[in-house]
Amino acid sequence: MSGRSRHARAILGEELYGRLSETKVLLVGAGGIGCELLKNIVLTGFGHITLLDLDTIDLSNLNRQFLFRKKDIKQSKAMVAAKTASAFNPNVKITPIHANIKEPQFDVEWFRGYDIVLNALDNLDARRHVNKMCMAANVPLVESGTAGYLGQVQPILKDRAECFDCVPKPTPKTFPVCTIRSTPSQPIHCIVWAKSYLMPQLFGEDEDSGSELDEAEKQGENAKEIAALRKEAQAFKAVRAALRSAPAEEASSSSAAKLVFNKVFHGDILNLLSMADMWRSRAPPVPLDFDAIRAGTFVLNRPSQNGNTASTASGQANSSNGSTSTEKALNGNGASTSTAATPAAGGAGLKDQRALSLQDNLELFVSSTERLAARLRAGEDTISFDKDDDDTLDFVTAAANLRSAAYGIPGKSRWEVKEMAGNIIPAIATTNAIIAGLIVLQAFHLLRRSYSSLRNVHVQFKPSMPLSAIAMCPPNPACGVCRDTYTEILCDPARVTLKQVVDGVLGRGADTDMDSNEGEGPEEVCVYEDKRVLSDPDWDDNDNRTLESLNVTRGKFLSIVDEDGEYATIQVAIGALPPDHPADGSALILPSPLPKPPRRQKPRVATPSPPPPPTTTSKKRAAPDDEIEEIDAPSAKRARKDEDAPNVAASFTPSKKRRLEEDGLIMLDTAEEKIEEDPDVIEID
Ligand SMILES: Nc1ncnc2c1ncn2[C@@H]1O[C@H](COP(=O)(O)OP(=O)(O)OP(=O)(O)O)[C@@H](O)[C@H]1O
Ligand SMILES: [Zn+2]
Repeated sequence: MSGRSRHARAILGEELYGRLSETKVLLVGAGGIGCELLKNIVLTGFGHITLLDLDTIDLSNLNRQFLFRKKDIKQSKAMVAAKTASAFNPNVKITPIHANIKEPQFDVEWFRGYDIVLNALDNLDARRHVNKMCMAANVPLVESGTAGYLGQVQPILKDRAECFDCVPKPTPKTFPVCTIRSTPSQPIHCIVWAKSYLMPQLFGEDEDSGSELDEAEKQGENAKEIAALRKEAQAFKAVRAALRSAPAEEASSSSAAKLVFNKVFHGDILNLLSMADMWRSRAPPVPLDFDAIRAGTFVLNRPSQNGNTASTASGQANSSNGSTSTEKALNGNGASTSTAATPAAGGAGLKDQRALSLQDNLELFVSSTERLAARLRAGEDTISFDKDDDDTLDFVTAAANLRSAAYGIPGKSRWEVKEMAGNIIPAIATTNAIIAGLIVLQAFHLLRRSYSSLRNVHVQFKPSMPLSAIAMCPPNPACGVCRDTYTEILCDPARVTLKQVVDGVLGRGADTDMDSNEGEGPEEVCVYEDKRVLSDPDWDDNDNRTLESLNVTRGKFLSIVDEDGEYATIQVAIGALPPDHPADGSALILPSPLPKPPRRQKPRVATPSPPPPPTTTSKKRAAPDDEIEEIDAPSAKRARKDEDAPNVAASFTPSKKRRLEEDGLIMLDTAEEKIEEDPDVIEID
């Protein structure tokens, strides 16, 4: 017996160990958990591993994604991880794929080619997608996530246990537009403003809001407000142009940055101040003065809401005249953030953790704006925030802190801004390693079909019980994903119409000699693609359009929903015709047998459940743009109700477990604050 496999054989038994070399496993994600997991499955003896990740290696990955080295930065994670881990076991075949799991070629048939899928992802959208594909392909899945010291593993098997979507997920935290645009009161409001409003306005795509405003005016909307918005849009046009034009020889290097500064920290604030009503019950902001801050003579005179002037020294940060929140606020991140015109003395600690004075922030604003402008001039079309892109992080840090100063809000260090803007809870390598081990254990239960051994496992912050294992709950009868009936058609979307597919799948076509569903199943149906309505009993405009013209293509699903709610929804996966299909052959191959959706069960009745263990989830990185891709909706009439189970949240008690939170919009002041505020929400790696 080879020394390499002796332990694995002894622990797993000959039968399971023997099967591992033939088992086809798909590992999605080669990040923090993915690297640990790949190492585990390679060393355990899995023989055929497909490793898929869309990303390239970043410097910030190296502290925990140990399959990567500095020389690998900017290379594909999947490729490098596969190469490194292949060397751990000569008997393994790792197929790396550098792609997004949502791409059309990864359709249901492709998923069906795997015996098990292991998720090591970091966003809800991709997790949901893989969950649905595994439901459609009936492939077991192990889902996972970590958040600092917390983590969890959830084995998922259709019809036997809850799927990822059986438990409703909390809606991401968002902020009212006015809070961000006009009345911030916390550092995070200013960070969101800098990252999600100012950066796109200056460095994002040029959205011509002119025609939109013309239209709004025609529709008779508030003329005064439209005039103000038009003025603001014009002013942004001017600063955008300045950032993109070559700097004049004699102009100072800061001229474009100064233009931006004067617009957003002076002109816009004066505009806001002119709306006196807004400041009756809150302290108004103070316009900032570029030259005075630079010269060290700026005095932040911040009137309180009752009209008194509370003057804050321009000199030392710690002068405690006890007047307003301003000074305290500006010092609020510990001790030494300063309103001082001179650079902050509070330089203890690492460079990034240093508190920044008003003058520091101004200089950082100028230099980062110039660096970003130079990138635009060098050919970059648009630049958006990326926590690992120093220029954008500097810009967001400086712009957020300048805005905070104007509003009397505490400033934040570059380090803190990175954490807050990037939605980061620090990843702990050890948690990832524990979770990766637990994933393999649950995968063994699934492969052995010892379903009674499956457990939802949580790594929790409880010294007396660091691990908790919870028996699997049955699927939620109201789940809009796993309770649907899945089927698949093979077709040429350019040649087959919506009606042909729907009639065919429902067994209504006269030309089908398949077993007919006539007499049973839904009578009147609505048809959706995701949340787009494509037809309903009173609206058949799209019936004779091709699937392609409706953007319903390979890898997507058509949902056929019973108008009366009596039968389960049919999910029709769209697959490609076989390669050897004759060119003049039928454009549609229907499933055989045709799907027979069962009558719906009553939703689970809410019963009191024990309090959930303190688990936490959320996100660390914004979802890639393609994940929020807007499809050019073909005359969508109305949005699909939430997974056609509108009362899921109300009718069903979430079991004790993970709540994975939506990516992107969760904005926390600090990791501690979040956990205190909502012990039920965690950050997921
Ligand atoms: N739709 C997707 N398709 C393929 N891979 C994905 C998809 N969404 C996320 N991933 C990958 O999942 C992995 C998650 O790993 P991890 O949570 O460690 O994130 P990271 O991006 O490596 O680290 P950090 O977020 O801390 O910078 C990442 O490598 C990411 O590229
Ligand atoms: Zn479900």
